[in-house]
Amino acid sequence: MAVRAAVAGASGYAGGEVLRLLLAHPEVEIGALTGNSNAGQRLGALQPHLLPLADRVLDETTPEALAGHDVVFLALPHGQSAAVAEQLGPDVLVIDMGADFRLKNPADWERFYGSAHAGTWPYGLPELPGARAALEGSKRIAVPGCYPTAVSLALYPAYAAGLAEPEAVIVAASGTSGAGKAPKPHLLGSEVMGSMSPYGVGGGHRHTPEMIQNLSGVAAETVRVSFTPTLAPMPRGILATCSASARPGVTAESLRAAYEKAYADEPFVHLLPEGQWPATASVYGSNAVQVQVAYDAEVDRIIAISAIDNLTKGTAGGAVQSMNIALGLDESTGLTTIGVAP
Ligand SMILES: NC(=O)C1=CN([C@@H]2O[C@H](COP(=O)(O)OP(=O)(O)OC[C@H]3O[C@@H](n4cnc5c(N)ncnc54)[C@H](OP(=O)(O)O)[C@@H]3O)[C@@H](O)[C@H]2O)C=CC1
Ligand SMILES: CC(=O)N[C@@H](CCC(=O)OP(=O)(O)O)C(=O)O
Repeated sequence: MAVRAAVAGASGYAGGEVLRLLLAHPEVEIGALTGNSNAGQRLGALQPHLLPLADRVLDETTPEALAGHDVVFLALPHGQSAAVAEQLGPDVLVIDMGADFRLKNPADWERFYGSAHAGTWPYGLPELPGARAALEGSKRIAVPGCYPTAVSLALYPAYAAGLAEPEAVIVAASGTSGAGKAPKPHLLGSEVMGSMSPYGVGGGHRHTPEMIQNLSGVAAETVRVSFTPTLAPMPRGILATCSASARPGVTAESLRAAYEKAYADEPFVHLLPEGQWPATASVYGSNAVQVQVAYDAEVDRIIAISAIDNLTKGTAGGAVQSMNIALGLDESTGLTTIGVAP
């Protein structure tokens, strides 16, 4: 029997991307689609690339509209998911693509999001040690932020193998869809085109505690993180350039071996051949992650770089991958590692 899935926030970027993937998922039947200011609109007017759903009309995001589904995806702004989720029964698989249930430490949530912490759900980054076991059979999943996905997959093997000192420096470039669909002055075409610019500099970005949580979770101690995001003139993609001092005795060979071991059996993470570097264009529209690592002997540092599509592996693809695990389906069902080029 088909898995019946509803999407709340179907008019937004994350909601649109999860619908694109669910349309190609052989086990899923798409149920209710809800919006907020766009309730009552045809989906075809908002997401014209989702042709098979063009004539579906968005409902208001209410418990009644979302009732009667096996899975409900919440693609809502931060802070909006908890109130909706608590009205959905314990037997429904609720997958939150927002931040509400990602962090374990309430103080981190309060500091970076400025409201009361709603709780912590199993974390939808299956590649992290122990994550798959927590997702199997779960009825609640917190999908990671897009930057933490890219950064954690670039750096976790180095920390899990005890090769990196506990202070990581990260500079990551994101496409503009990471900021959502709602109009914002700094995202005007004339501001973004032909320019790259940093934001959230100096430890202010809300994804920093999520990165610390993930890296410290595999390391022998708390990892400190300096994170600088930048906005790149492209619609999709994240390129995360991460570095940390190498522990004494680390060599290029031992580093490579740690990454080969971590990613040998991962269906979506591709450790590139030596000398080849990740590129956002290679993972456009796919759930693949490209990773490369190098040892810079001049400064005794580990340099790890990853590329993802922020909307696919960084949000909706990670959500579908985690749904598959929770439901006992093959993890790769409905997902592709095939990109679009040029
Ligand atoms: N974009 C990305 O790369 C990523 C996004 N995410 C997360 O996904 C979630 C959605 O982001 P994104 O799609 O980019 O944002 P968008 O702004 O593109 O979409 C937001 C969606 O939420 C709906 N909405 C807005 N306000 C409310 C409300 N008060 N109650 C219910 N629904 C509301 C909007 O409906 P309407 O249009 O009808 O008003 C729209 O469908 C966020 O939590 C974000 O953090 C996670 C990882 C990456
Ligand atoms: C380019 C851009 O603005 N990106 C967003 C991150 C998007 C994302 O994945 O994060 P959440 O799921 O936590 O919203 C930002 O920096 O706020």
